[in-house]
Amino acid sequence: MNKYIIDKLFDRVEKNGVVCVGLDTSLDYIPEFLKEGRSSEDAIVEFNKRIIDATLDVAACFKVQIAYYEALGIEGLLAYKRTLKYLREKDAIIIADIKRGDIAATAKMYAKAHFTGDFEADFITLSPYMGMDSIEPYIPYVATGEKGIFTLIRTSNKGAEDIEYLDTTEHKKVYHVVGDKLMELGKDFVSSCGYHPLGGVIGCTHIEEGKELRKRFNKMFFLIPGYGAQGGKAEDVAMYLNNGNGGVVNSSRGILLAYKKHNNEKEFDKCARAEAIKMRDEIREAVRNLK
Ligand SMILES: O=C(O)c1cc(=O)[nH]c(=O)n1[C@@H]1O[C@H](COP(=O)(O)O)[C@@H](O)[C@H]1O
Repeated sequence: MNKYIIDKLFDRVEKNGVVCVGLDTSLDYIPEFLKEGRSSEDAIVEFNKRIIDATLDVAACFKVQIAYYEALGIEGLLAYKRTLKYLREKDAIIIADIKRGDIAATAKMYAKAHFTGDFEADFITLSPYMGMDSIEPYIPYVATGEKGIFTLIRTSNKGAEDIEYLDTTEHKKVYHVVGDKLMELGKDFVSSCGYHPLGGVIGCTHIEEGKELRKRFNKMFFLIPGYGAQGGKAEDVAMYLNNGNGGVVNSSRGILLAYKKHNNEKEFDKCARAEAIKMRDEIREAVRNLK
């Protein structure tokens, strides 16, 4: 059986738990003392490095949301590049949250931009709404075994209902159609761990469908956002997992801003670690209670 990057993520979840630390690093999340005497680029990199060091052994992976970096122009993109480089040096698994969704030659360029070079990541997020030919240009990278994707299926936001929830003529919702097509595309890449590297983004904020989705997309690895700041709880998340694996659960603001709850900006990194451990353990407990 082939080995794909998804095995590495699966093993990391077995070892460290399901937490995906979201590096959605906004300048105003960074404590003042860290910004003093540093450029914005250096302050972001320093903040991220300290969060990474504090959570590396309790996180399955890190999701870097490119919008926060792009918003600062070249300086932000340099911070993005340096953050990815640091993660790579630490052998951390990187999900670049870029949500691209163009076709053909353009998609090939996005694939090159985010699977090689300065912005190289292990996984990227994709939007499927231009159709499967907006996903296919990434497949040659997936086939090497080294790269994977997470495609938006049923997202965590309220507006998910506007399009993803529409019924199709087959009496399936749009997100079922997207998920089924990805399962079809993924069947050639099922890896030793039982999942394929064509993952799906499934928010944990519409819990009534948790069990059904887990069963229907049984070989799909989930990226599960919506925990914490958006209201998702451990007992909700547990339903989207298979015995505590088969997915990673993202929390960005919940972890990065944990220090605000404790009024302890000097130890923002320790607070982030404590929050990640609490999240990991609460999800483990919820998985046990589900059995
Ligand atoms: O693709 C995503 O990661 C994503 C999909 C989704 O359905 N909902 C969602 O919140 N996200 C991302 O997950 C992160 C959530 O951040 P927090 O709400 O601060 O934990 C952000 O980077 C969002 O862009």
